[in-house]
Amino acid sequence: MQSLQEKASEWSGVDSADAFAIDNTNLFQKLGLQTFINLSTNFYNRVYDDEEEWFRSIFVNSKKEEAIQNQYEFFVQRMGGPPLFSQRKGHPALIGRHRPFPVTHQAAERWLHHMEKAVDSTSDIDDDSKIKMMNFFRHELHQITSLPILIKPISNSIRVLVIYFPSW
Ligand code: HEM
Repeated sequence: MQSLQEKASEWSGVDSADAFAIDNTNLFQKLGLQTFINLSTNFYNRVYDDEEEWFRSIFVNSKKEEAIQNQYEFFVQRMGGPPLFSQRKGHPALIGRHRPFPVTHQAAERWLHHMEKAVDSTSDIDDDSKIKMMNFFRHELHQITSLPILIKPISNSIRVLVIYFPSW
């Protein structure tokens, strides 16, 4: 049986070697804290101003400043910097933390679209770092979004069993 990581590689089109190329260079040391803050600020400015109401509404219960901090602290820690996110919030456990949200493939495309624009508009992110980051995001995204797809058929089958065999 395929691991979640292998599935993410298959669906995202990013193989694990490219997705984890972020581990071959210390992007935190290369780019610095302020670049990560700027990246997440650019990203969430776009998200909160998105003309697509369905996407904007996914973030309606989160304060923009907190969302920015949550995100850049995770990126910093994942890309070679101090474990800012875990010190404040514990294990990233991104799949579990995204469970309340509709992380559909459509949402994933929109997320990626804003992130690509945010990376492009953040000065100091060179082309090589951009490629590494985008591969990581794309792969991570499919890991987050693939779980409901794996679970849904199982939960649907259980529902069918319960409907047809209520006393079971
Ligand atoms: C379908 C795509 C995605 C959607 C719709 C989505 C949505 C959300 C929402 C609504 C939040 C809560 C905002 C907050 O209060 O911090 C969140 C948090 C977060 N997301 Fe995503 N996300 C997506 C993909 C990703 C990806 C690809 C990553 C990492 C590469 C990521 C990393 C995070 C992190 C680190 C947090 C903060 C979690 C916390 O502090 O509890 N997200 N996301």
